[in-house]
Amino acid sequence: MSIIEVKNLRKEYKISEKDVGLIGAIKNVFRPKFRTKTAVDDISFSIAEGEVVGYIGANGAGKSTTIKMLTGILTPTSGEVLINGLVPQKNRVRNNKQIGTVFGQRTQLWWDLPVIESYNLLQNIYEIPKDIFEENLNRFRELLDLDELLKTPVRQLSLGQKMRCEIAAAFLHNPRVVYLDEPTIGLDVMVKEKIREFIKTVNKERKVTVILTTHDMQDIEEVCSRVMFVDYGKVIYDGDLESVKNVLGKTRTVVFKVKSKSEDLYDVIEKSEGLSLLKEAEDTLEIQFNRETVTATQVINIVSPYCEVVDLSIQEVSIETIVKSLYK
Ligand SMILES: Nc1ncnc2c1ncn2[C@@H]1O[C@H](COP(=O)(O)OP(=O)(O)OP(=O)(O)O)[C@@H](O)[C@H]1O
Repeated sequence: MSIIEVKNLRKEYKISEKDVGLIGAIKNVFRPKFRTKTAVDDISFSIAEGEVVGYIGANGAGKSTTIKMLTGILTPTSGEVLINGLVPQKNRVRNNKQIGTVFGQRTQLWWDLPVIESYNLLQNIYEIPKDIFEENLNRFRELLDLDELLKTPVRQLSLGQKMRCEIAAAFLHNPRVVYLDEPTIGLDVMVKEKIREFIKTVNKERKVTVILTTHDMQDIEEVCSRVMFVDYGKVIYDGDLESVKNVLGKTRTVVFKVKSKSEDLYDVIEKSEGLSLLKEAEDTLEIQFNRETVTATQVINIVSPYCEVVDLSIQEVSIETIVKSLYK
């Protein structure tokens, strides 16, 4: 059964364009100019109960705008959204009780209060029965290692500690759907792993539907059963991870910090099978390689005779690369 239904969803922003200078300022007052930006462009999809969907795209692709319309924060320009049978914008109170949200940069906890007091307030706001509240709190304390944090005021928590508390808060009232907008941004590997495990466990135990936006490919690989790629406000891929994994698994990038480069370098890269120059600046080179054809060590051996390497790192494939490959 589908819990989220989205039909022909569209959001246009009206952006004011200002002229500069004194005359410009006067013109702006008497004849304001606007242009329209289509952030979400006729998107339709449905999501079944219990799915964990990665909603992926480059910066500015329209992810947050979509999520904000699904939660009811933003009103669509046109189109329909139904969350468990409710139109979020028309049934705000009822809808808020059936959803949970984490927006990476914002907090739903009270800044000056100890975490546990925020949770107690949420219990009252969401009218969570005592037994369910206690059961959830105990389970989340265990899964997210919250014991040490509950008595600490939110403002004294580190980013990773705060995010663990935020995630728990979003699931406390047993929501049917949870929206997680960049929940792992800026966190270290250990905390990311804890959050991924939490999402997987809670999804399995409670059949809660999760929509996750992230730039972290490992979040997607480890947590999502389905991925939707958006680009310029349109869904360009909606399906399982397999065809995306094809690109994910095959491609890596070696980023070289260099002091100098020889002109012959470009010729060498072009002639080497499985290598391509992804980006270049004065002191960096990003070489993408196909792991089925060459190894990272071979790439380093091919490139280093032609430049003075100061430092290097190996990176996972970027969202932009996957989007390009999906278009192909
Ligand atoms: N309030 C706004 N007014 C005008 N334009 C906006 C507004 N919010 C977003 N936009 C524009 O709409 C487009 C989509 O933005 P959105 O924030 O949904 O993208 P995103 O995929 O979430 O990006 P990111 O990964 O950087 O958060 C962008 O071009 C952005 O500049």
